[in-house]
Amino acid sequence: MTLVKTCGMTRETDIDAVNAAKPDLVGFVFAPSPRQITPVQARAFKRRLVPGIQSVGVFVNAAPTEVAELVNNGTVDVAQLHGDEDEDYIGQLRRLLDRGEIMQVFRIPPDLERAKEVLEKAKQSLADKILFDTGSKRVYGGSGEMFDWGILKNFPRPFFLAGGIGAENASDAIAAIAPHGLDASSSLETEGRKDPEKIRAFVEIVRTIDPQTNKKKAAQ
Ligand SMILES: O=C(O)c1ccccc1NCC(=O)[C@H](O)[C@H](O)COP(=O)(O)O
Repeated sequence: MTLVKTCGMTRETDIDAVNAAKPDLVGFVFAPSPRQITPVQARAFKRRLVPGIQSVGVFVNAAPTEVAELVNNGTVDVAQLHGDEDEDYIGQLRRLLDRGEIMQVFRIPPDLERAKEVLEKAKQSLADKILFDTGSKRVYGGSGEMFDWGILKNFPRPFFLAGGIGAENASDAIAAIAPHGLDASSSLETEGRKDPEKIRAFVEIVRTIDPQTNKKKAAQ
């Protein structure tokens, strides 16, 4: 089964929408962004989440102590490192954590040779989970821009895929490269705010994919 992550919750009503749609993970952005929230907001959102949905904190080059505090106090279950964090950083963070997991993000540049170098690093990552996103010139993440997923075909470890993913292309992505999980943010918004109907449609479409064939389940 492909896991579903919806990212960039900023309001209590967004939490109500994910509680209804039931993705596997939801993301809280702590990095500078129009979607940035405070630790106090995130704590309240985490309390409002129904059991079974994991919370993911999105960080860009934050101090490891800051990340560890939010994991260790239960605000987030997974620390998503979306900046330039390297293996030393991951080692430091790991030593500070009493619980939780680390997800390292690899941003895929348009240049094929450089993209292959990034994939080599991703294979060696010491993180528990890895995520591939578009290497945008504008922002670290949440760009809504796609990259050419073909490069990930037969990648030798499970990965999450992000970058312009939504209800319209989720089935194609699963059929093409069978990611362990899909992650979406921009496509789930209307006028910069999360849209409950778009969240529902995205989660539903991923759930209709047959895990055996990676194709849409036949109608009953
Ligand atoms: O969402 C942001 O504004 C953001 C800012 C800085 C780092 C990461 C950020 N978002 C992470 C995500 O939402 C997802 O992991 C991913 O980038 C999805 O983006 P999208 O292409 O918008 O679906």
